[in-house]
Amino acid sequence: MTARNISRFWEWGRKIICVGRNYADHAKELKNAIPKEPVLFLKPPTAYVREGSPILVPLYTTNLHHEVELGVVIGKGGTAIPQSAAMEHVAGYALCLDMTARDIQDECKSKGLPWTMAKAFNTSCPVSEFIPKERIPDPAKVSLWLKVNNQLRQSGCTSQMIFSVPYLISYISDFITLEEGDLILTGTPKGVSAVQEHDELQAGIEDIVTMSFTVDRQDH
Ligand SMILES: O=C([O-])CC(=O)C(=O)O
Ligand SMILES: [Mg+2]
Repeated sequence: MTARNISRFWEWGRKIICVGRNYADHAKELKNAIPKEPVLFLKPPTAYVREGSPILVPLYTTNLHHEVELGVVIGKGGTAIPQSAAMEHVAGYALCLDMTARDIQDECKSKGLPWTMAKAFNTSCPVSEFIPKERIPDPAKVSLWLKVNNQLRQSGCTSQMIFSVPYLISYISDFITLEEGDLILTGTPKGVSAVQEHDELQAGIEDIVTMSFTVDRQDH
Protein backbone atom coordinates (compact mmCIF):
# COMPACT_ATOMS: atom_id res chain seq x y z
CA MET A 1 0.00 0.00 0.00
CA THR A 2 1.37 3.40 -0.90
CA ALA A 3 1.68 5.97 1.89
CA ARG A 4 -1.21 8.40 2.02
CA ASN A 5 -0.40 12.00 1.39
CA ILE A 6 -1.69 14.45 4.00
CA SER A 7 -2.02 17.13 1.32
CA ARG A 8 -5.03 15.14 0.05
CA PHE A 9 -6.56 14.73 3.51
CA TRP A 10 -10.12 15.00 2.12
CA GLU A 11 -9.64 11.60 0.48
CA TRP A 12 -8.83 9.88 3.75
CA GLY A 13 -12.40 9.48 5.02
CA ARG A 14 -11.58 11.02 8.39
CA LYS A 15 -13.69 13.09 10.74
CA ILE A 16 -14.68 16.71 10.21
CA ILE A 17 -15.20 18.33 13.62
CA CYS A 18 -16.81 21.76 13.53
CA VAL A 19 -16.79 24.50 16.15
CA GLY A 20 -19.79 26.83 16.26
CA ARG A 21 -20.17 30.33 17.72
CA ASN A 22 -16.41 30.84 18.05
CA TYR A 23 -16.64 34.49 16.97
CA ALA A 24 -18.71 36.81 19.17
CA ASP A 25 -19.81 38.96 16.20
CA HIS A 26 -21.30 35.92 14.43
CA ALA A 27 -22.94 34.57 17.62
CA LYS A 28 -24.56 38.02 18.00
CA GLU A 29 -25.78 38.30 14.41
CA LEU A 30 -27.74 35.05 14.89
CA LYS A 31 -28.86 36.15 18.38
CA ASN A 32 -27.01 33.32 20.09
CA ALA A 33 -25.32 33.61 23.49
CA ILE A 34 -21.52 33.82 23.62
CA PRO A 35 -20.49 30.25 24.53
CA LYS A 36 -18.56 29.47 27.72
CA GLU A 37 -17.37 26.18 26.21
CA PRO A 38 -16.91 25.29 22.51
CA VAL A 39 -20.09 24.29 20.65
CA LEU A 40 -19.27 21.22 18.54
CA PHE A 41 -20.89 19.27 15.72
CA LEU A 42 -19.68 16.86 13.02
CA LYS A 43 -19.79 16.52 9.27
CA PRO A 44 -19.18 13.18 7.53
CA PRO A 45 -16.34 12.84 4.96
CA THR A 46 -19.02 12.78 2.22
CA ALA A 47 -19.48 16.51 2.94
CA TYR A 48 -16.19 17.34 1.20
CA VAL A 49 -16.31 19.09 -2.16
CA ARG A 50 -13.32 20.38 -4.11
CA GLU A 51 -12.91 23.21 -6.59
CA GLY A 52 -14.27 22.19 -9.98
CA SER A 53 -17.36 20.57 -8.47
CA PRO A 54 -20.42 22.59 -7.45
CA ILE A 55 -21.92 23.15 -4.02
CA LEU A 56 -25.37 21.54 -4.22
CA VAL A 57 -28.35 23.13 -2.50
CA PRO A 58 -30.30 20.34 -0.76
CA LEU A 59 -33.89 20.09 -1.97
CA TYR A 60 -35.28 20.66 1.51
CA THR A 61 -33.79 24.14 2.15
CA THR A 62 -34.67 27.60 0.88
CA ASN A 63 -32.00 29.40 2.91
CA LEU A 64 -28.51 27.97 2.32
CA HIS A 65 -25.82 30.09 4.03
CA HIS A 66 -22.07 30.34 3.51
CA GLU A 67 -19.72 30.37 6.52
CA VAL A 68 -16.04 30.90 5.74
CA GLU A 69 -13.71 29.23 8.25
CA LEU A 70 -10.10 28.32 8.92
CA GLY A 71 -9.69 24.53 8.87
CA VAL A 72 -6.95 22.80 10.88
CA VAL A 73 -5.61 19.54 9.46
CA ILE A 74 -4.38 17.06 12.06
CA GLY A 75 -1.02 15.47 11.25
CA LYS A 76 -0.45 13.41 14.39
CA GLY A 77 -3.32 11.81 16.27
CA GLY A 78 -3.81 11.78 20.00
CA THR A 79 -6.12 11.64 22.99
CA ALA A 80 -6.14 14.19 25.84
CA ILE A 81 -3.58 16.38 24.10
CA PRO A 82 -2.37 19.18 26.41
CA GLN A 83 -2.67 22.71 25.02
CA SER A 84 1.10 23.14 25.30
CA ALA A 85 1.66 20.25 22.83
CA ALA A 86 -1.36 20.88 20.59
CA MET A 87 0.48 22.60 17.73
CA GLU A 88 2.75 19.54 17.33
CA HIS A 89 -0.37 17.68 16.15
CA VAL A 90 -1.10 20.14 13.33
CA ALA A 91 0.05 19.23 9.80
CA GLY A 92 -1.39 22.33 8.17
CA TYR A 93 -4.54 24.19 7.31
CA ALA A 94 -7.26 24.56 4.66
CA LEU A 95 -9.73 27.25 3.86
CA CYS A 96 -13.21 25.78 4.36
CA LEU A 97 -16.85 26.67 4.03
CA ASP A 98 -19.35 25.38 6.56
CA MET A 99 -22.42 25.41 4.30
CA THR A 100 -25.51 25.61 6.48
CA ALA A 101 -29.22 25.15 5.73
CA ARG A 102 -30.17 28.00 8.06
CA ASP A 103 -33.93 27.44 7.89
CA ILE A 104 -33.47 23.79 8.90
CA GLN A 105 -31.00 24.74 11.63
CA ASP A 106 -33.51 27.26 13.05
CA GLU A 107 -36.18 24.55 13.08
CA CYS A 108 -33.82 22.08 14.79
CA LYS A 109 -32.82 24.70 17.36
CA SER A 110 -36.44 25.53 18.19
CA LYS A 111 -37.24 21.82 18.65
CA GLY A 112 -34.02 21.10 20.57
CA LEU A 113 -32.94 18.64 17.86
CA PRO A 114 -29.45 17.98 16.43
CA TRP A 115 -28.22 20.02 13.43
CA THR A 116 -27.32 17.08 11.16
CA MET A 117 -29.76 17.91 8.34
CA ALA A 118 -28.63 21.56 8.43
CA LYS A 119 -24.90 20.95 8.46
CA ALA A 120 -23.86 17.48 7.30
CA PHE A 121 -25.36 17.05 3.81
CA ASN A 122 -23.33 16.23 0.66
CA THR A 123 -21.10 19.17 -0.43
CA SER A 124 -21.58 20.99 2.89
CA CYS A 125 -17.79 21.24 3.32
CA PRO A 126 -16.01 22.89 0.37
CA VAL A 127 -12.23 22.87 1.01
CA SER A 128 -9.22 24.56 -0.56
CA GLU A 129 -5.93 22.95 -1.33
CA PHE A 130 -3.85 21.89 1.69
CA ILE A 131 -1.84 24.73 3.27
CA PRO A 132 1.39 23.45 4.89
CA LYS A 133 1.83 24.54 8.52
CA GLU A 134 4.86 26.75 7.76
CA ARG A 135 2.71 29.02 5.57
CA ILE A 136 0.63 30.09 8.59
CA PRO A 137 3.12 30.65 11.41
CA ASP A 138 0.39 31.87 13.79
CA PRO A 139 -3.19 30.57 13.23
CA ALA A 140 -4.45 33.33 15.58
CA LYS A 141 -3.36 36.02 13.12
CA VAL A 142 -4.85 35.34 9.71
CA SER A 143 -7.56 37.18 7.80
CA LEU A 144 -10.33 35.34 5.96
CA TRP A 145 -12.74 36.75 3.39
CA LEU A 146 -15.61 35.56 1.24
CA LYS A 147 -17.33 37.17 -1.76
CA VAL A 148 -20.58 36.19 -3.47
CA ASN A 149 -20.74 37.28 -7.12
CA ASN A 150 -17.79 39.59 -6.43
CA GLN A 151 -19.42 41.32 -3.46
CA LEU A 152 -17.64 41.08 -0.14
CA ARG A 153 -19.86 39.37 2.45
CA GLN A 154 -17.44 38.13 5.11
CA SER A 155 -14.14 39.51 6.29
CA GLY A 156 -12.64 38.55 9.64
CA CYS A 157 -9.47 37.74 11.48
CA THR A 158 -8.76 34.61 13.50
CA SER A 159 -7.60 36.91 16.34
CA GLN A 160 -11.36 37.32 17.02
CA MET A 161 -11.78 33.63 17.89
CA ILE A 162 -13.11 33.01 21.40
CA PHE A 163 -11.31 29.64 21.70
CA SER A 164 -7.82 29.34 20.16
CA VAL A 165 -6.62 26.52 17.91
CA PRO A 166 -4.49 24.90 20.70
CA TYR A 167 -7.40 25.17 23.15
CA LEU A 168 -9.78 23.53 20.65
CA ILE A 169 -7.39 20.66 19.88
CA SER A 170 -6.94 19.98 23.58
CA TYR A 171 -10.66 20.33 24.38
CA ILE A 172 -11.84 18.07 21.53
CA SER A 173 -9.17 15.39 22.07
CA ASP A 174 -10.31 14.93 25.67
CA PHE A 175 -13.37 13.04 24.40
CA ILE A 176 -12.86 12.43 20.65
CA THR A 177 -9.51 10.85 19.75
CA LEU A 178 -7.98 12.89 16.96
CA GLU A 179 -6.53 10.98 14.02
CA GLU A 180 -4.14 11.92 11.24
CA GLY A 181 -6.23 13.43 8.42
CA ASP A 182 -8.99 14.80 10.66
CA LEU A 183 -10.12 18.36 9.98
CA ILE A 184 -11.28 20.91 12.56
CA LEU A 185 -13.41 23.81 11.31
CA THR A 186 -12.84 26.68 13.72
CA GLY A 187 -16.02 28.75 13.29
CA THR A 188 -17.09 31.68 11.18
CA PRO A 189 -16.88 35.45 11.61
CA LYS A 190 -19.94 37.63 10.95
CA GLY A 191 -21.50 38.28 7.55
CA VAL A 192 -23.13 34.92 6.81
CA SER A 193 -25.83 35.20 4.16
CA ALA A 194 -27.89 33.21 1.68
CA VAL A 195 -26.65 31.84 -1.64
CA GLN A 196 -28.71 30.90 -4.69
CA GLU A 197 -28.33 28.60 -7.64
CA HIS A 198 -25.71 29.96 -10.12
CA ASP A 199 -23.99 32.15 -7.50
CA GLU A 200 -20.19 32.27 -7.62
CA LEU A 201 -18.45 32.04 -4.26
CA GLN A 202 -14.87 33.13 -3.84
CA ALA A 203 -12.93 32.94 -0.60
CA GLY A 204 -9.38 33.47 0.53
CA ILE A 205 -6.85 33.64 3.31
CA GLU A 206 -4.70 36.73 2.75
CA ASP A 207 -2.27 36.00 -0.10
CA ILE A 208 -1.97 32.38 1.01
CA VAL A 209 -4.89 30.72 -0.76
CA THR A 210 -8.03 31.48 -2.73
CA MET A 211 -10.78 29.18 -3.94
CA SER A 212 -14.01 29.47 -5.91
CA PHE A 213 -17.15 27.41 -6.15
CA THR A 214 -20.43 27.68 -8.00
CA VAL A 215 -23.79 26.84 -6.47
CA ASP A 216 -26.14 24.40 -8.18
CA ARG A 217 -29.57 23.06 -7.34
CA GLN A 218 -29.76 19.33 -6.61
CA ASP A 219 -31.79 17.87 -9.44
CA HIS A 220 -33.48 14.91 -7.80
O1 LIG B 1 -24.27 27.69 12.48
C1 LIG B 1 -23.72 28.42 13.32
O2 LIG B 1 -24.05 29.59 13.53
C2 LIG B 1 -22.60 27.87 14.12
C3 LIG B 1 -21.39 27.75 13.31
O3 LIG B 1 -21.21 26.83 12.54
C4 LIG B 1 -20.35 28.80 13.37
O4 LIG B 1 -20.46 29.71 14.21
O5 LIG B 1 -19.41 28.73 12.58
MG1 LIG C 1 -19.67 27.21 11.12
